[in-house]
Amino acid sequence: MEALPLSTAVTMGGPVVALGGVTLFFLKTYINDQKKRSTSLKLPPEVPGLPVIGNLLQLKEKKPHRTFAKWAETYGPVFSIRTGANTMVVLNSNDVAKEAMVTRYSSISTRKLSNALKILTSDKSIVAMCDYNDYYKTIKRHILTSTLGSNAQKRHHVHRDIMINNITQQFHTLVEAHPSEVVNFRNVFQSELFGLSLKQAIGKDVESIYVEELGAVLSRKEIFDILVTHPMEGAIEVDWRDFFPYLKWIPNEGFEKRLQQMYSHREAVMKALIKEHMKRIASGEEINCYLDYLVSETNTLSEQQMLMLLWEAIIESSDTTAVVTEWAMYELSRNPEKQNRLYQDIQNICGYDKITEDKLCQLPYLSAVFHETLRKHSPVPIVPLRYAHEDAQLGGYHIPAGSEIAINIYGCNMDKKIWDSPEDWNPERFLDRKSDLMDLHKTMAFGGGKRVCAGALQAMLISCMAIARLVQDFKWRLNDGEEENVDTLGLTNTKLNPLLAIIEPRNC
Ligand code: HEM
Repeated sequence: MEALPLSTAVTMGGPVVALGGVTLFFLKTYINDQKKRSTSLKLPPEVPGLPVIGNLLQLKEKKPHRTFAKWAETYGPVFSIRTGANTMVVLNSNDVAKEAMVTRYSSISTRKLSNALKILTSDKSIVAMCDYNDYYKTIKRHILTSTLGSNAQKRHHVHRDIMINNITQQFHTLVEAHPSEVVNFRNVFQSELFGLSLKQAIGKDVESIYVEELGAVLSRKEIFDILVTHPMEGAIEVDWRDFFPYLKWIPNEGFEKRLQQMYSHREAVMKALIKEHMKRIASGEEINCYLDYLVSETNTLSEQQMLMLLWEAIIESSDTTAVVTEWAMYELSRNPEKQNRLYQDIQNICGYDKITEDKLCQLPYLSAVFHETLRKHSPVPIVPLRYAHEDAQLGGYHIPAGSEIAINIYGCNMDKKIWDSPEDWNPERFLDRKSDLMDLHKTMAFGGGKRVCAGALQAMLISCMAIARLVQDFKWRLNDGEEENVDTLGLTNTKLNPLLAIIEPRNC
């Protein structure tokens, strides 16, 4: 094509440039108007605190989600607090949480990690703690394709079947050996869930492993502690420098030593596991698992990134699903009529056959038990903190750039405006709702928007299958004194004391 003569270009360019100029002028005026309107909005109400430390003393108890929900009754669903030098905006209702997770996500997609989480996540190198960027998009695709997406979950169903059979088998063995003695639910369930996490992540369960850096053979329990228990404890370690960033030059040796030790032990164990399985891969033995997928599908990840992604799959699979299932079994053991209703439903659909995953969608009461437990015992009570990297609006308030944002899922799930008697555990409340029975997002438990939980399907399949099989095989009741054991600990609302129950095999 011949080039346009300069004169023609100028004649044509004149109006275009003029039009562009006018458009730009209106755009600029519009943006300025929007900015003015947003800054003319009020700031969220502040919870009164003390000079310098702000509200820190009021948050001494390690369950801020409960304190926040209480404050919401006085200050409304959006309020701000001061944690030392930082301003934190706390969101406590479904509407405003959805606004933050969906509509305004682009202004608040950046994570604000505590010093402990920065160390444990190798500075945001796992999916759940990453900022929204190209690295995030790549690794999210990897975990969904290989492990957590619906096709991957279909491929992994054999691990779930084995896990559920092992669990029921172990309870049968326990009860046969010691009839009417209490069983510890967590001991059995957590160990089997860890086995499943390892199979999905690296291909096989492990009994023990030699860890060169530690110069020792570690038992399965020691591996579990290093990969799961200790990092979960470390994640809620408080470093006072989080609240006073201008003092970050002062060392906090005790904190740094504890976290560095957790980091290096985890790294040593993960390296040992990966090394063993790289030998397997080199020998030609392939297994459908995350490690084999990462080795064959990616050549852009560093060794350290791969290690972190595999560890992420292990820790996230091993914890929250156990938390929700243990609470569900606690509630069913405490409520014999509801347990009986669930048992009758399962009998009606399955007869004397053992439940299988394809029957789940025919069991609305089971789904209601799962969602009501997620609501009342929200395993992730507060979404890992984000911050507004630009001025934003939430709930009709102006949120200045730099504010930390805490989405209080527990507060949303206990909001009296939405849930009648939210303190009651009442699965029936989910039977009235005209929604898809298998809809995983009836509560805020799994978050929402682009960062919605990637493991929700896996959590639902494992938890619902375990609950159903355990109720199909046994009648559950709480051990004496167990009813009052409702205290929680840790990052994920774990029951403080493991569930102790008395189980009686049903005639089937
Ligand atoms: C009952 C069980 C579970 C609950 C209540 C839960 C809850 C959540 C919540 C609230 C988030 C959103 C965080 C945010 O918005 O920043 C999340 C994210 C995530 N969860 Fe879960 N989770 C559960 C089970 C699992 C399981 C079994 C896995 C398996 C590995 C998993 C993997 C993830 C990942 C990878 C993300 C990050 C998603 C992203 O940022 O795109 N979760 N989870």
